[in-house]
Amino acid sequence: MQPLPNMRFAPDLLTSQVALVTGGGTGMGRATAIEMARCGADVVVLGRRAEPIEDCAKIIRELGRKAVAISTDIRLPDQIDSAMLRIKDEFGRLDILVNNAGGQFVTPARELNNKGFETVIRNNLIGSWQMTKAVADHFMLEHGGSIVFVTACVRSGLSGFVHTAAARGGVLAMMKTLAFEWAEFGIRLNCVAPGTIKTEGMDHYPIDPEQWLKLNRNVMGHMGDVGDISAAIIFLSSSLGKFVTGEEWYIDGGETLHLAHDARQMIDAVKFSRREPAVLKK
Ligand SMILES: CCCCCCCCCCC/C=C/C(=O)SCCNC(=O)CCNC(=O)[C@H](O)C(C)(C)COP(=O)(O)OP(=O)(O)OC[C@H]1O[C@@H](n2cnc3c(N)ncnc32)[C@H](O)[C@@H]1OP(=O)(O)O
Ligand SMILES: NC(=O)C1=CN([C@@H]2O[C@H](COP(=O)(O)OP(=O)(O)OC[C@H]3O[C@@H](n4cnc5c(N)ncnc54)[C@H](OP(=O)(O)O)[C@@H]3O)[C@@H](O)[C@H]2O)C=CC1
Repeated sequence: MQPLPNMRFAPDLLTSQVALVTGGGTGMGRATAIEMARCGADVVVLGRRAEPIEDCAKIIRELGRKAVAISTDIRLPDQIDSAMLRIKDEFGRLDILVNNAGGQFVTPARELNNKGFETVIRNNLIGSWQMTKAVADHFMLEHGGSIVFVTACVRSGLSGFVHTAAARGGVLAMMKTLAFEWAEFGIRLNCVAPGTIKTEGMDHYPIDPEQWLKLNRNVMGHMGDVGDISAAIIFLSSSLGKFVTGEEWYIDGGETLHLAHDARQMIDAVKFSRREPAVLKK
């Protein structure tokens, strides 16, 4: 489990709000669920495995907030419907949805079969759509709310992850479309795209830190932590972000600054050529 960051927001920022965090038992979802509770929200923690979501809900209850853990697969509409009914019973409303659940596997596109592609689209695009539509139908079209999608930095593709690049690009287009259509219902929608963040989910990827430093051109030279992402999600979900909708935020330590070009060698070359005459005079 990642250590939780220090409290950064006012303790009443989310008072009287009910939040649902998918994939809330681990990693960024867990950090967001707990931080939201520290800001006064009651929280629904959703995921497939019972143990991590129950653990997270227990921590939230110890903070004095109400929390329920609901074991649900976001790919299965019947399970989502049952989750909505349970939330209606327990809380009567839902103000915030964080579509954080997701995952994929690394593979070259040439070795990926159709079933593998579809698996990742279902988990990351269709699952997020199903959650979003259910929450809108059951709650937010009536009283408004905020929806944040946790995606990935795919604006220039993501080699080794063609399936998730397609899924997350689809989520972005879906989010922007809904931000337009649902503004009149008081629903704001935004995306947060993490760079490489230290979570237990990253254990699925065999990355040794030296190799990561070499291949990932994040200009800060280290991975992000779960608090970097939960802070952005909470800003967008709360009244602090009340004028922000249809946006995508890259929280990536500058990883994608290099997409234009990497000028570091050019700068070094300029410095070198300026120094050169002095060196030659010697
Ligand atoms: C070295 C430095 C480089 C830096 C790069 C760093 C990494 C960049 C990170 C990119 C950004 C994203 C990061 C994260 O998301 S981190 C954490 C998120 N958590 C995960 O990703 C979880 C890991 N993945 C999974 O749990 C599962 O893979 C998944 C949920 C995606 C699918 O599970 P599911 O149970 O639904 O599916 P199945 O296992 O039944 O498989 C169905 C079919 O899918 C294909 N498949 C599945 N796994 C693989 C695999 N490992 N390789 C190839 N194909 C796979 C396959 O077709 C399966 O069908 P069959 O079983 O019949 O073959
Ligand atoms: N860590 C990183 O560097 C990056 C992560 N991301 C994305 O951020 C999000 C959070 O990742 P992170 O915290 O790192 O990883 P985790 O693996 O810790 O979190 C993913 C969570 O999603 C849940 N989940 C997965 N599939 C489903 C499903 N079908 N239904 C319900 N819950 C599901 C998992 O729980 P369970 O298995 O119990 O269902 C798990 O709690 C993911 O979407 C990830 O792909 C994007 C870019 C970079």
